[in-house]
Amino acid sequence: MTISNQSQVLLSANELTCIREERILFDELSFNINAGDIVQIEGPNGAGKTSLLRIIAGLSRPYAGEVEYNGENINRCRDEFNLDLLYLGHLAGVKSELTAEENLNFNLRISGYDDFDTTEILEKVNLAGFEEALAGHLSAGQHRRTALARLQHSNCKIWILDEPFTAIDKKGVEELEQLFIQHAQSGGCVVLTTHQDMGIINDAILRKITLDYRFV
Ligand SMILES: Nc1ncnc2c1ncn2[C@@H]1O[C@H](COP(=O)(O)OP(=O)(O)OP(=O)(O)O)[C@@H](O)[C@H]1O
Repeated sequence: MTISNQSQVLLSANELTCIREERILFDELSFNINAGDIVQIEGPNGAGKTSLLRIIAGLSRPYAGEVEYNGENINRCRDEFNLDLLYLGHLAGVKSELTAEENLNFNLRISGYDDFDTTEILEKVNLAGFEEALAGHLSAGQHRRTALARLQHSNCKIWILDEPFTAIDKKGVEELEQLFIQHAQSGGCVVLTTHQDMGIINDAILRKITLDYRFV
């Protein structure tokens, strides 16, 4: 099965180079992300996966090269790009001193949504009964689910997710994989890193971009 629609390029990485300290993490790296793509950035610890995700999300600048959204440099269409981007990093914007519900409410509102049902969304991510629990008192997996709940109510086409499966149980991983497939099938794209094997998103569906650094 392939769900990639090659006709619509959403994101283009053009000859990206990233240097950290004395190391070239990647050099003149180019690829397109199309509507319908699920792309895994893979490589060993320290290879530059997070660095690449942050660059294509416009959160840090490459040493050289550029990222385009719908054919335009992301720095020249930042407002439009940010409206279409959902980025979840390692820390994932969950505040320990807020409850699960308050976190979700806050994160959806700052993303511009005002019509949603937090109880229903939290139930979907298996947090029913934990709405009023402080995020700082949740388990690692429940904390991560609080962050990932945002994916249940998103109009953004581009999902960039750094290690979304961390601390998530097997059933939760499968549910997330289904959600990613649904998102891709409806014209979005998912770019993610994970050190974990996926069960449902198999090689026929997944595109991989492999990073392997070398010293300058
Ligand atoms: N802002 C920074 N300044 C200096 N070095 C950095 C910076 N960000 C990342 N690095 C270095 O760049 C390298 C790549 O880091 P990155 O987090 O991108 O790797 P990764 O492939 O995501 O690793 P992991 O699998 O462990 O999460 C690391 O050696 C890291 O120390």
